[in-house]
Amino acid sequence: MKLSGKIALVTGAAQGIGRGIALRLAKDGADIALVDLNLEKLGQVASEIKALGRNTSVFAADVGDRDQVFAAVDYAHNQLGGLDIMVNNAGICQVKPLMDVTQQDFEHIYRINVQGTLWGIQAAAEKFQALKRKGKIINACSIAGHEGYALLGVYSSTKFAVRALTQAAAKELAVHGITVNAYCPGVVGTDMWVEIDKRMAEVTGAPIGATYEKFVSGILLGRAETPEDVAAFVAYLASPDADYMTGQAPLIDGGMVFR
Ligand SMILES: NC(=O)C1=CN([C@@H]2O[C@H](COP(=O)(O)OP(=O)(O)OC[C@H]3O[C@@H](n4cnc5c(N)ncnc54)[C@H](O)[C@@H]3O)[C@@H](O)[C@H]2O)C=CC1
Ligand SMILES: CC(=O)C(C)=O
Repeated sequence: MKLSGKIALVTGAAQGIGRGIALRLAKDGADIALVDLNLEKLGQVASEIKALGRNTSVFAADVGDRDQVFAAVDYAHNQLGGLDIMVNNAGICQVKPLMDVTQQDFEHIYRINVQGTLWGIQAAAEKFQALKRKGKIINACSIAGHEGYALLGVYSSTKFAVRALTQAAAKELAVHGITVNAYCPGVVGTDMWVEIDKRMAEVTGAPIGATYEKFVSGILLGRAETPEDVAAFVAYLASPDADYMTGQAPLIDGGMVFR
């Protein structure tokens, strides 16, 4: 198995894409530290990972809080015996016309999506250096990190920021043998998209389901993405096959955005 002997931490692992990534990395042989705000759901994912025969730990943390992210990384190290892979997956979305965005809206989403990614990069890089390991950092970006979407403008800007952090961190950390990449999914059928569709309906007056259908109709491969589709690509980024790749944020979107 490609990740045998490796230890991975996944944030936002209680559901959706994060859960899919945690299970896939465990299937590929890694032990998994699970981090999320939702401790109850993390416990369920931990049971699924144990059933795969892998070690796991759970830690409740808010990724927007720097101290909590550093504590989560220390906990993973203490419980599982090291750290090799950090997946900064936790994130939130926001559907609002730009003209209506408040300072509170802006600060809330930047705190989680941008600061949360930066604290994850810092905490993981510090741990990798302390352990003298050539670790891999993998960040959640989006098609919205390559194209600004109407009514998702501030969310899109956070994902452009994640792409910039990914490139800059790759340049600063290469000297330590640490790689930093991101994954850019398209429309993944998780709770996040249920909420996006509902909010789009409220804002535009479109029927429930119409926004989701419109986005999915623009996918060349003709279907929405699954967490497993995303996880397969993250498993590649986490594996030795991606040792010569850094600073990249490839689209894994079924053919939606072309750059
Ligand atoms: N669903 C989609 O279509 C796409 C999602 N993404 C990105 O993928 C990532 C995961 O998205 P989904 O699984 O769809 O979302 P989701 O909403 O289904 O799950 C997000 C998870 O993150 C956790 N979380 C939220 N805020 C947190 C915080 N402050 N600290 C710790 N955990 C927190 C939640 O409790 C939840 O378990 C996000 O970064 C999102 O922006 C990117 C492109 C498309
Ligand atoms: C949630 C997300 O990133 C999009 C654009 O679907």
